Amino acid sequence: MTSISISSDKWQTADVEVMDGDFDDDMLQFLGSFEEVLPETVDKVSERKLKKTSKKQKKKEENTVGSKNPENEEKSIEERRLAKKLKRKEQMAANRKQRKERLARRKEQKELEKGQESVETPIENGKKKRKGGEIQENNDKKKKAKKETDVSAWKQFYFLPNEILEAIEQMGFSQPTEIQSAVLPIAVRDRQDVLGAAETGSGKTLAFGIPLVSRLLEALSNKEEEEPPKGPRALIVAPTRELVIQIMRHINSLIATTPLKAVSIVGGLAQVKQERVISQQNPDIVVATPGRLWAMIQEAEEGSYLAEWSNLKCLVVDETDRMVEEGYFSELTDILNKIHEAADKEKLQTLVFSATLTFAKAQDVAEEEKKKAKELSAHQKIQRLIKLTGLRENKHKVIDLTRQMGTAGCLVEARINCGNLVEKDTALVYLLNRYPGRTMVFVNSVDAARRLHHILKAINIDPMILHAKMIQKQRLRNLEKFAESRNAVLIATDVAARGLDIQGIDHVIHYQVPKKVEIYIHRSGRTARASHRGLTVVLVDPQSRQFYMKLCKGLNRMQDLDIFPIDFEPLMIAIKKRVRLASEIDSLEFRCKKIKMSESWFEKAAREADLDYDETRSREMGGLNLEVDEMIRKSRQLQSQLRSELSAPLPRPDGSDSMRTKYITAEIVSRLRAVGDNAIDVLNQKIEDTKEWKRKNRKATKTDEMNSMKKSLKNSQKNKDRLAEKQRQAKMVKFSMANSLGDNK
Ligand SMILES: Nc1ncnc2c1ncn2[C@@H]1O[C@H](COP(=O)(O)OP(=O)(O)OP(=O)(O)O)[C@@H](O)[C@H]1O
Repeated sequence: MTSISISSDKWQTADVEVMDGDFDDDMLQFLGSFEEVLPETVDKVSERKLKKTSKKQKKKEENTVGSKNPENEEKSIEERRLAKKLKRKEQMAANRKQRKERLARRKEQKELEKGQESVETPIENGKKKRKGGEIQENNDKKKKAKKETDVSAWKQFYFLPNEILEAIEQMGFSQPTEIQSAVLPIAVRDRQDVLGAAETGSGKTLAFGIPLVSRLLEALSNKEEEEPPKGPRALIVAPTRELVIQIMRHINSLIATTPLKAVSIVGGLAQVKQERVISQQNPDIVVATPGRLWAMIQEAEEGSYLAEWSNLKCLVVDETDRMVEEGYFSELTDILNKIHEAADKEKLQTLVFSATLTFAKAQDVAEEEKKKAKELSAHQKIQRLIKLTGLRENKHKVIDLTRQMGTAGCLVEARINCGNLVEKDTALVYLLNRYPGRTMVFVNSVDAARRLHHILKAINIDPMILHAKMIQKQRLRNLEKFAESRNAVLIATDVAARGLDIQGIDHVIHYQVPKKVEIYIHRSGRTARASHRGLTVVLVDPQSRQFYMKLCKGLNRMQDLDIFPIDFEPLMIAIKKRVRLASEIDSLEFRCKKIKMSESWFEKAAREADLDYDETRSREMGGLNLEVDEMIRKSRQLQSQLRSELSAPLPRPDGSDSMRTKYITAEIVSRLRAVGDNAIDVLNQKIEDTKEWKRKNRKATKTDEMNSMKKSLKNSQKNKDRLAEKQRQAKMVKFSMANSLGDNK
C-alpha cells in the first residue's frame, strides 16, 4: 500500500480504500489503455520494481564480491546480473502482453454477450492500437463499417485537406455539427482567430481540432519551416487532466493518417518521463494542463523543446471561462506571455472555446471591478476574453451559438425537493434504483463525495468516485470503469464537470446544488451530448434553496424546474430504512475515528514531550474508550439490521419482485410494460398528466362558474318576476280601491 496522507478530516477510511495507489499487476491491466497518451503509466511500476531488485542484487553481489575481490570474477558477475535483468525484463513484458490479451479477450466476450453497442471510453483510442490479433480483427471490421460513412456533407468544406476528410470518415461522422459548420470556413479557409461558444456536447473539440491540424498540414505542404522545426507548432491548453486526455483522443484520430505527432503534458504523472518523451519525439502538437506546462517551461533549458516557441502556429484555449478563473489564470497568463514574446503574433492563430463564455468572470481586475464584472453584459465579457487571450485585432470572429438558457437543447431538467439529509440520500438512491443506467452524481466537496461513496457502498450500490485528492491513475481507472459499464454510478466533484465526453450517460444528479450557473451547465452537459436525450435532476434541500433560486435566475428561467415524480412509494419506504441505517453507521464510524485520532495525537504529543498522563487525563481516556466501545457495539448492531434489510428484495413497481410464475402470460407482459422505466418518459408523462389535470380543472371551474352565473341570472329573473307580480297586484288593489271609491260617490 502506498503511504496515504491521513488527514484529520472526515471519511478517512474511504480515502484509504480509494487512494490505495500501489497497483498490483492485475490492477495495472486497467491502465494498459492509457499508455498511448500517458506513456509512463504502465512501465513505471515494473521499472520501479526492477530498480529495487537490481539494487538489492547489486548490494548482495557487492558483499560477496567484496570478500573475494578478483577482477575477472567481478566482470562475470556483472555480465550475469545484466543477463538476468534482461531475461526478467523480457519475461515481464511477455507476461504483461499475455495479461492484456487475456483481458481484452474477456472484455470482447462480455461485449458480445451483452449484444450491445460497445461504449467508447475517453481513452479507447489508445487501446485499439495495442490489442491482440483477434481484437485487431474486430477493430478492422469496425473500421470498415465506419469507412462506409457517407461524408459528402463535409465536401462543402473544399478547403479541408484530404487527410482530415479521411480521418472524419474513420470517425464515422457523416455531417458537421452546427459549431463545426460555423467555425471551419472562418478558421481554416480565412485563417482567422475564433472565439467560439456552443452548448455542451456540440462537438467543439473537432471545431478547433480540425483547423489546428489543417494549419500544420498546410505548413508542411508549403514547406514553411526548416526541417525539423524546433519546439511546439501547436498548443492546446485545457483545465483538467482528464480533459487533456480526451482532447488527445480526438487529435490522435485526426492525425492518424498524417506524419504529425502529439503528446500530452499533465500534472500527477512523472515530469521527468514527460520531459524525456518530449525531447525524444519532438512532437508537433502539445496538449496540456496549464500548471504542469508552466512548471516545465520554467525548468526548460535554453534551446530545449519547451524553451522554443517561435514556431508556434496555432494556440487553442479550451474551457476558456474556467481558464481565466482563479487557480488557472496566473499560469495561463504566464504561458500566453511567453508565447506572445516568442511567436510571430501576426501569424499565430488563436482559437478560444467554451460552452459558457458569457458567464466568465475576469481575474485581471481589481476586487471592486470584479464585483462589477458580474453585471457586465455578454458583449463586455466577450471583449474582455478577447483581450485576455490576445486574439488578433481585426482578424477574429466571435461565434456564439449558445441558447439563452445555456444548457443543451436535448437536456431535460427537473428537481426533487427534500426536507433533510436522509430524504436527500433516499431520493438519490430511489433514482439510482428505479432508473438504472449510467449516472453521474455531482457533489460540491471531497468530503461529501467520500460520505456518499461510503453510504452507497454500504447498501450494495457499487459506485465509482472521482475527485481532485485522488491519485491520477486511480482517477483515470475509475473513469474507464465507469465508461465500460452500462449500469454504473460515478460520484464526482466538479473536477469532472467540464468537457468529459463519456458516451451514453443517462442521468446527471446534482446531489448538492452548484453555486455557480456555469458549473450547473457543465455538470448537466455530461449527459444530452451529440443530440441525444439526457436527464438532469437537482436535489434541493432547505439549506440549498437560495442557491437553487439563484440558479434559476442565472439560467434565465421564467419558472421553476419541473418536479420529478416519485411514483412508487413502497420503494421509497424500503430505501429510506436502508439509507437511515447506513447513514447512522457511517456517522458512528466517523465519530469513532475522530476520537481515536485525537487520542493518538495526544499520545504522540505526550510521548514526544516525554510526559506521563495525569490522573484526570487517564480518567478522560478511560471514558473515551468506553464511548468508543459503545459506539462500536451500536454500529455492529446497526450493521446486522442493515444486513437483514439488504437480504430482502426491494419492491419493484412492476411487481416483478413478488411475481411467482413459471410462464410469461400476456397479462404479465402488459403489466411489465405499463410501468415506465425510462426516467425522461416518466417525467414527461407526469408533466402531460399535470397539464391535462390543470386543463380539466380549469374546464370544471369554468363550468361551475357558468352554472353559478346561470343560476344567479335565473334567480335574479325570478326576483324580477316576483317584484313585477307584486307591483301588478298592488296596482290592481289600487285600481279596485279607486273603483270602489268612485262607486260610493
Ligand atoms: N460531426 C459530428 N457528428 C457526430 N458526432 C460528433 C461530431 N463531432 C463530434 N462528435 C461527437 O460529439 C461528442 C461531443 O463532442 P465534444 O466532446 O467535442 O463536445 P464539446 O462541445 O466539446 O462538449 P463540452 O462543452 O462538454 O466540452 C463527442 O463524442 C464527439 O465524438
